[in-house]
Amino acid sequence: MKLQYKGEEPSQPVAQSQYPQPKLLEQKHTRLLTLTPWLAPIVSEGTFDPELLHHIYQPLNLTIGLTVFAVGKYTQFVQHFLESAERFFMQGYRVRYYVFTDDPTALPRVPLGPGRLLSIVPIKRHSHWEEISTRRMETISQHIAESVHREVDYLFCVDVDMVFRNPWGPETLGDLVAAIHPGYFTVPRQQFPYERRHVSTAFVADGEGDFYYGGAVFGGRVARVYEFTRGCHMGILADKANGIMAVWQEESHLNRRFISHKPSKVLSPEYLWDDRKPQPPSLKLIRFSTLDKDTNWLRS
Ligand SMILES: CC(=O)N[C@H]1[C@@H](OP(=O)(O)OP(=O)(O)OC[C@H]2O[C@@H](n3ccc(=O)[nH]c3=O)[C@H](O)[C@@H]2O)O[C@H](CO)[C@H](O)[C@@H]1O
Ligand SMILES: [Mn+2]
Repeated sequence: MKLQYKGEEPSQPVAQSQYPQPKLLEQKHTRLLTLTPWLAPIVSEGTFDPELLHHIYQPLNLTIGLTVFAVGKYTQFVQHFLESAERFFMQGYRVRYYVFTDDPTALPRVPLGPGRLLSIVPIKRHSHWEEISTRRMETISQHIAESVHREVDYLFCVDVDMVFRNPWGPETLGDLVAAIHPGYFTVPRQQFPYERRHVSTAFVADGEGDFYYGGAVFGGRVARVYEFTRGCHMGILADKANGIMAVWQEESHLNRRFISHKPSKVLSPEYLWDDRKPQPPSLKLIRFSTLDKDTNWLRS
């Protein structure tokens, strides 16, 4: 497979046009929208048949990659993360974990099931948490180009301060996959925390935007994830050259890019929840959730 970064030329014309915001919650406030206006499925419990999907995907012999970063104190999350992934993430499929860390000796040994592998990738430590988090786009794209594109078919990139609580299966596989942020799915897009300063390459105008996506979960076919992370990294570099850091760092760039490069599949907040929030009636189950953590201590 040849990996190519095609730059920004084929940018979709939708980026500038005006159209109504898609609302995840339908009229009755308990049912979720199942299709975006660009015809991408929105995945939530009840929209798919897990057994049927298993029969379709199992024979394809796919390998699914999962990247996480564990730098500094965040190595403490790896054990719980991996144990929960072993229970719930792509059960019955070949899985390859990539743990990027500045301290391989601090990582726990978690027993892995058959067909599941773990690669530890040593990386340099940056001093500020914004930098650690933002550098992920660059590191992921480089590592895909170096080796990951030969090792997996699909790749998901997620935060490490999270746990799987329910099955995450082949219903999530797609060319380019985004997850709706748990904090903003009932909010008008004018209130999305997009980067609003024109000087940033992550700038989003008031009338733009579909869903506010979380930076903690994205994925897709490995070649598409390469293009995506490269594109985000280019935006981040341009901002850096102008001395600006987007308001929500790489999440701002991710959101900017998903407006012009629409995801082919959208995951409901079941796939990106936050334990500090009560589970709303519109979500039948939580599959992957942020732990309540002491952010000040972690980032110090
Ligand atoms: C609700 C909220 O406020 N979300 C923002 C916050 O998410 P989070 O508060 O979830 O960010 P975070 O502290 O989990 O950092 C993101 C990820 O970077 C890695 N990491 C980070 C710091 C560190 O010292 N070591 C390390 O390994 C780790 O994999 C972690 O899961 O910050 C992100 C940083 O871009 C995004 O802006 C999110 O929108
Ligand atoms: Mn996080």
